[in-house]
Amino acid sequence: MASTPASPASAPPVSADEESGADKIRVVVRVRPLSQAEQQADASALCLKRLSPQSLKYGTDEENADSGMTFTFDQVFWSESQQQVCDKVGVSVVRNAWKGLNSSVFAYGQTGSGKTHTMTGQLDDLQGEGLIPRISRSLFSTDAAADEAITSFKVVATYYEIYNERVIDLLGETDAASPRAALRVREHPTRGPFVEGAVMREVGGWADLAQLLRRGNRARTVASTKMNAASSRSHAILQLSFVQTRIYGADDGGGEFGGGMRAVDRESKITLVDLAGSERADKTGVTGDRLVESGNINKSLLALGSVINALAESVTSTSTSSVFVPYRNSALTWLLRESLGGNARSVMVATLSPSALQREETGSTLRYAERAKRIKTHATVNEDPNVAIIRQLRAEIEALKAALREHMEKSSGSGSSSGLAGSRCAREVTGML
Ligand SMILES: Nc1ncnc2c1ncn2[C@@H]1O[C@H](COP(=O)(O)OP(=O)(O)OP(=O)(O)O)[C@@H](O)[C@H]1O
Repeated sequence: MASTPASPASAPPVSADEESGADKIRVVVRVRPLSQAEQQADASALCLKRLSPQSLKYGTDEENADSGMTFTFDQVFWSESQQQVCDKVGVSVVRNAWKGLNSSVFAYGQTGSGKTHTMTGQLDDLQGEGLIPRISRSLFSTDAAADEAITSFKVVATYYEIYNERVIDLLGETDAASPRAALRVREHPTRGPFVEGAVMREVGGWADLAQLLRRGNRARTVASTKMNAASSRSHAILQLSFVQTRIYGADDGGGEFGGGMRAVDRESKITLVDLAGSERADKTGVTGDRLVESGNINKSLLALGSVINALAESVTSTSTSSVFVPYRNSALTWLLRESLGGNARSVMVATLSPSALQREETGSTLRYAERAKRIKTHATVNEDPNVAIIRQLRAEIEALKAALREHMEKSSGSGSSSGLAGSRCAREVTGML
């Protein structure tokens, strides 16, 4: 069932033709407060210092955070609230969705650095809500009525995890007796990689989606390690397919479609990713199954790193032969192909601990994020191409009409007979248009 636009939040943008084009991945970093364990170990020893809202210093010296390297990003969050992070990261995702552009946000960082806090946060506490709840609420409460071309929209959710390189549906029915079956990743000729057989649920509002997320999160593989009492052992990918039906044309038989109205779907995908954290087994103290998970987490993050390196290299490469991007080396990179280097506008949130105890891991996340800054994507409005052409022609007609009107006004102002003839002619032409 399609949702009718709900109470207003902000008006959706109307024109989207000019929105397609090349974009760099936006990279922001979020530094969490020291954990209790880090404070107990040594409250004063930090490896990071914020220099400005866009830059920070990573101290290579054990004692001195003022020495070391400066990193610059689109945004450095230090003590900002969930709301402030959403204002800078989530609002553009909703705006892009209305424009028919795909968007992705993915959180990357070592275990315990704040990825789940940033992406999901607390589902039962308004202030503590992370990006997923805030983006979803905003999507449903945008004042679509402000754009009279939009008649309805619907949201369809899929939610799955990649655990030990297997893709598991988090919305599928679970049966305690049998393990959850792994799904296959397939390639759609126009839409790109997708998870075959994943449950797709249409949601009518945030309450519906929250219920699905709670269920999915209960099914997600989480375990306690020395580094994080509730450590995500899998990569979780929530995908919201947002379809707006727009009406073009006029009901008086005129309009840009040469008679009658036409309903057109504009679809955008919002991909929200909470990656599992990179970790060192000696620090997390994991053994047995957890150690196998740890190996797989690190392997897929390594594959992600290789993709990021290749994409960054392809931007700066002067060679005529194109750089090979190893998307297919892991399920994670294959599924994130569009978000990483394809049809999407993407934001990477690199989460960091400021503690000197995590110096090495924090440095490695910063280097990862630094490379990601170079990646380019190409977002295009996902709409029937004929509609785009018609809209372009319509804009040209509007420009011609305006030029004729201006000419008519000038001619009638001058009072000349040729001007009157000209304005009569212009009126006729305008009528024809
Ligand atoms: N910005 C923050 N402000 C306050 N607390 C935070 C912040 N970021 C993280 N935390 C707290 O730190 C702990 C670890 O965070 P979280 O579980 O989000 O880490 P993670 O990166 O998802 O870890 P893992 O990879 O092991 O799943 C949690 O108790 C969380 O509430």
